[in-house]
Amino acid sequence: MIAATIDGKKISQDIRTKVENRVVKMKNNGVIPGLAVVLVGDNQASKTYVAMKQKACEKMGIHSVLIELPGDLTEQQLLDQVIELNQDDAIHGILVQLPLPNHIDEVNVIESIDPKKDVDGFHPINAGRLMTGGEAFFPCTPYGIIEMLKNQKIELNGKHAVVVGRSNIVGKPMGQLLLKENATVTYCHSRTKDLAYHTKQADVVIAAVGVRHMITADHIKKGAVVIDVGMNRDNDGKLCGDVDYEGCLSKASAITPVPGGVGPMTITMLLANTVESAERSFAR
Ligand SMILES: Nc1nc(=O)c2c([nH]1)NC[C@@H]1CN(c3ccc(C(=O)N[C@@H](CCC(=O)O)C(=O)O)cc3)C=[N+]21
Repeated sequence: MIAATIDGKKISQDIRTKVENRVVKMKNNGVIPGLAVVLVGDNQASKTYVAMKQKACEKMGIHSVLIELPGDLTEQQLLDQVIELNQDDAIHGILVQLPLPNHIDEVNVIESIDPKKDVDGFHPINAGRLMTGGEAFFPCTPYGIIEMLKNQKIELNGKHAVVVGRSNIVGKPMGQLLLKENATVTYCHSRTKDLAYHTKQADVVIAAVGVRHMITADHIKKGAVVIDVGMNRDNDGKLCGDVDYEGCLSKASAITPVPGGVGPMTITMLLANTVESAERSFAR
């Protein structure tokens, strides 16, 4: 069997078309959805990602504002900037690009964002409501993966999903979203003993570790669905995931590539969350 490659770009495009229709509706109601991206310092990778987000916003008529701040600003200066955006009625979504410089406490910054504008879904109110229910934003990467699996009609109900990685941004919320879809969820991480023993039981493997080729064909069972969240660079600077894509291709039933898999979905869900936020503010 040769695995189906899940085309994240194509699925993103389908979803973006629907989101764009909602932008048009909003505009007819006199509201332009607005996203503010705060970029601190001059990390080149961050700059590239932020540029991609801005371009995606512009393409679908979302108002996007880039706030570039020097890497040596104080935490209080950053908090003041966020508070200003919290109060700005033209801004429905606030994204503070991570990572932040070491002298700034990320938790403090995330907690300063109005949960209603936290389109990253990183604020503890949103993280909590992912578990308990209530009006929330879900983190874009895991949310995008769920939408991708639904688009491909990949059943999660009663399936065993193994999440490799436990970050607040991907691994942890991924498990919660899979649980909401009635999957049986196992978390693995850097201290897990015999990773392959666990991943081989999985109907769906989500690799979110940040280590190139961590997941090989020997880690998966025949017919597994393999989702690669990795964004690593090989020795030639080429983008590659956490999964040995070529090796897994003849064993998996479906697999996401890097690039062109999960990455585009992340940006799509950021757009969707921003429009959702604008719709909610209009309804209030
Ligand atoms: N507050 C915050 N929110 C984020 O969502 C956030 C962040 N900080 N910090 C950095 C990470 C990284 N991230 C990516 C999103 C899309 C692609 C993406 O679209 N990648 C393309 C390829 C891009 C390329 O060619 O370099 C793909 O996989 O096809 C990558 C990375 C969002 N992040």
